[in-house]
Amino acid sequence: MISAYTVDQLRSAERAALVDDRDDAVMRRAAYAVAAVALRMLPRPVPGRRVVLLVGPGNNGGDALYAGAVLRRRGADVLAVLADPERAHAGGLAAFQRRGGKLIDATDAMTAAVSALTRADLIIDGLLGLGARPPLRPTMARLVLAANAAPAPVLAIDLPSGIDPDGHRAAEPASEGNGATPGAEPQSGPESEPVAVDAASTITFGAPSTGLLLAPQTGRLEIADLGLAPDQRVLPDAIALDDIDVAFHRPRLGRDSDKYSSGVVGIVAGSAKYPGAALLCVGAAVSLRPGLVRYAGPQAAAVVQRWPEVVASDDPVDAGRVQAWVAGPGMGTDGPALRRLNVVLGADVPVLIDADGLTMLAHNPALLVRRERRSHAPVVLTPHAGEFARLWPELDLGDRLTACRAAARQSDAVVLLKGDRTVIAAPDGRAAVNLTGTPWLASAGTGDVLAGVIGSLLAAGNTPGGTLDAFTAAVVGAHIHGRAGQRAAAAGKVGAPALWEYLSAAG
Ligand SMILES: NC(=O)C1=CN([C@@H]2O[C@H](COP(=O)(O)OP(=O)(O)OC[C@H]3O[C@@H](n4cnc5c(N)ncnc54)[C@H](OP(=O)(O)O)[C@@H]3O)[C@@H](O)[C@H]2O)[C@@H](O)CC1
Ligand SMILES: [K+]
Repeated sequence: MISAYTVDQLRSAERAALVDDRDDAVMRRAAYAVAAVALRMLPRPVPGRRVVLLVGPGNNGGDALYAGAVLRRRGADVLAVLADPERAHAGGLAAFQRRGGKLIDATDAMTAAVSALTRADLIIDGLLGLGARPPLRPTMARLVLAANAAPAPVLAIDLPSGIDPDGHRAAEPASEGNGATPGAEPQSGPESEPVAVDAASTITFGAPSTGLLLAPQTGRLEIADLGLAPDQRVLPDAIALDDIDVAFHRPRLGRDSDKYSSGVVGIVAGSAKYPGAALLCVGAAVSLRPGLVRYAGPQAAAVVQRWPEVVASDDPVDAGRVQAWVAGPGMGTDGPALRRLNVVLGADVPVLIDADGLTMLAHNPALLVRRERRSHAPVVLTPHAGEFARLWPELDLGDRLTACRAAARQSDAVVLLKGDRTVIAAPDGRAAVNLTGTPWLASAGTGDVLAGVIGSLLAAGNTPGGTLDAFTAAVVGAHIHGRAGQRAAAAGKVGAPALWEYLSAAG
């Protein structure tokens, strides 16, 4: 599990570790870790390869310069582009120059800096670290645009420069840019460039800041343990799971399990208008191999034809016992749909509401209030940004994690806000970021699949031996769904049904 912290939390842990940091010892260790990743990223042979360091005014620039000195020793041709020469880290600069590193002052040689970036084999971003307060000022913004436009991969130190370390504001995705030409004067004014380095990899020290998990610009995340992470008494601001955590949490069928010890999930999805949503959601639930899937809705015949093992009925009232309900995908918002939603919300088991179910909740906020009176079992809400805005119009989606946390608290539900980096928050303040997102999952029907996946996990968590709480089920489900999407993308598959085959193995 990756634990991410606020800048304040990281700074206080670092202060404790740095009391005795003479001769930049910690910074040199950080720089070795940076150089090790850089050496992995550089084409072979290393001697003569062109590395460009982007060097800012703080210790992040110091890390870059010391790393540059190590790379010089391995024979790389290293050029440091200084964004703020007067304030470049003195110790790092001396070490770099002793090894024969070359310097460019970006404030008066921008054209040379841009042309060096264009020819680089690897770019190392040491402009800003934990001290960053975006948006970037013009010189840095111009360098970042040039680095993003260059063919070489970028290795970001501590974080991609331009992102908000605490994750409260998003930088422009590189693909959208802002139409600016690399190296040209940014057009929207000196203090307003919401651009960020688009890193192939980011190496951070001890533990990442929350913004690093939230920013799609982070790329592959590497964590070098320099003894700087907050100790275990400090509650992380957010967490992210990796494949090993997910394998650990994933429910397994016991040898003598009956259906109720593996989890029975009920699905209310699909309608005459959207029959596919029923199949997508049920197919996903089945792929996770719960004890049993029950379907309750107007597509019962089609569902059973495709999955004879599913027990289907027309209405949740007649469905039989379940250990978790999913309601919403493609179910419509008419009278019968509202009645089915009401039945599900009345059940004393965990309930996941998605899609049309969320639309009905937005129109009838009293439904959730009534649920609280009827059951203490958890509710999971899985909106995309549009649905989120309809449910909580007062919350600012520019700060996704804070908004998601507030929504979870207000609604006393686990809220999963879909996106490139899906965020999940629990009413008790726990929060997570999913790192397995892929643009492949932006296609139609993938949300129906996610609902089925999490529904199965909720049911498994509500078995006598179940250990998954609703928050963890949502986090694990998002991870499994993302991995399946990545595998479907890698295999060149098209369409949400392709996810089924990868779900049983993913993550
Ligand atoms: N501490 C440790 O344990 C270790 C720390 N390590 C490293 O140190 C890094 C933290 O270093 P740091 O504190 O010097 O901050 P950092 O981000 O390099 O520079 C801040 C400067 O940037 C400037 N600036 C801010 N926003 C800006 C903007 N939008 N546009 C332009 N400029 C902007 C701001 O300038 P000002 O606003 O003051 O003019 C300020 O002076 C950390 O991330 C890690 O890499 C490692 O060595 C391992 C050990
Ligand atoms: K950086």
